[in-house]
Amino acid sequence: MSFFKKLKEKITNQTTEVTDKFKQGLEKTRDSFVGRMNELVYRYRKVDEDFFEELEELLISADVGVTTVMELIDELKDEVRLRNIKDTKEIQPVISEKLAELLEKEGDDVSLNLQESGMTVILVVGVNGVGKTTSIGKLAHHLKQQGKSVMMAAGDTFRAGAIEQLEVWGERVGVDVIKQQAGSDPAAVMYDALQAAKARKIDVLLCDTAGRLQNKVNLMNELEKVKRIIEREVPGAPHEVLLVLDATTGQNAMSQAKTFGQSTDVSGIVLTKLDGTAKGGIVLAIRHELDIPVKFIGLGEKVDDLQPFDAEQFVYGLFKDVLEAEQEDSQ
Ligand SMILES: Nc1nc2c(ncn2[C@@H]2O[C@H](COP(=O)(O)OP(=O)(O)OP(=O)(O)O)[C@@H](O)[C@H]2O)c(=O)[nH]1
Repeated sequence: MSFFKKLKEKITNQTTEVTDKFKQGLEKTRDSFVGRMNELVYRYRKVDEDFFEELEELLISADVGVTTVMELIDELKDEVRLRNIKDTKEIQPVISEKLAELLEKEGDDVSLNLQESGMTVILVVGVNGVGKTTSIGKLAHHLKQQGKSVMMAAGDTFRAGAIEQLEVWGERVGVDVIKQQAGSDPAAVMYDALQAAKARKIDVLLCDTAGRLQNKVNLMNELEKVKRIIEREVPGAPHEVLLVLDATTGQNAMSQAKTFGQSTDVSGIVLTKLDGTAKGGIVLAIRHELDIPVKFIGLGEKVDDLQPFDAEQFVYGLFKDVLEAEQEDSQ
């Protein structure tokens, strides 16, 4: 049974607050992208080359990514031939189903690599302004809610105010922050934090890092140095290297992922500000074009607006109107 059919069966009893979070957080993308797709379907009536051309433009404008769009359009054309679809209304659920299948990468493990025994060290990287500090604070809150003891390391000693900003989050979520003064060597901060976390038998140490230095080479070298200290002090760590990307920066986020991915073997992506963009299609591009799973998405500025990525919740948040209409038709 297709992912889409399974999803339709599941949404009937999904009324959790998480579902509402995804629905509210994805409102801009739903209204724009899905709304424009519905308009296209009703304006064209017949499925022809012009329809596919406009659908292609619409998907690209939603930041789905050219490579992904080309593959998707080809698959849709095959499906139209296979099912002998003539009317655009018939193709609408097929489009949603294809997008859903893109999101649900078989075997994709989006859970955090938390250690059963001993400390888990999570390094958080990303350029400034993407929501890194905020995401670390939210992640600390999320882990505490799971009963984990958490500590944060103020590894961004470069940007003025970064240390204080992390301390504000530490107070907000009730988590200690290990820091030194601005301008200190981040490797020294990490060393202190690792010793303190080990001494207090902390479950998870979240390490903030600089989002900008004088240039990219220095930044990547500093991240490598920080990683070496972590690996030396906690064998097998860091257990996660989370790259924070800002969904509102669209394809720019893809190039950041490629840059960081080349030099810091990123294990997962935190995609922030999805509530602030109508171009939520970037999730499809990231999942389809990069080999890095999206592990969390930011759906707002509040402390519980960081949600573990869930393809079903995401699709439901995007296509709930189409799904519910389908649900009614089939009753
Ligand atoms: N709407 C919305 N705003 C967010 C989200 N995540 C972060 N922000 C906001 O984005 C702005 C930047 O967040 P920061 O955490 O300061 O960004 P940063 O990456 O830490 O920046 P540096 O500290 O300079 O590295 C803040 O105003 C956050 O409240 C989100 O998911 N949705």
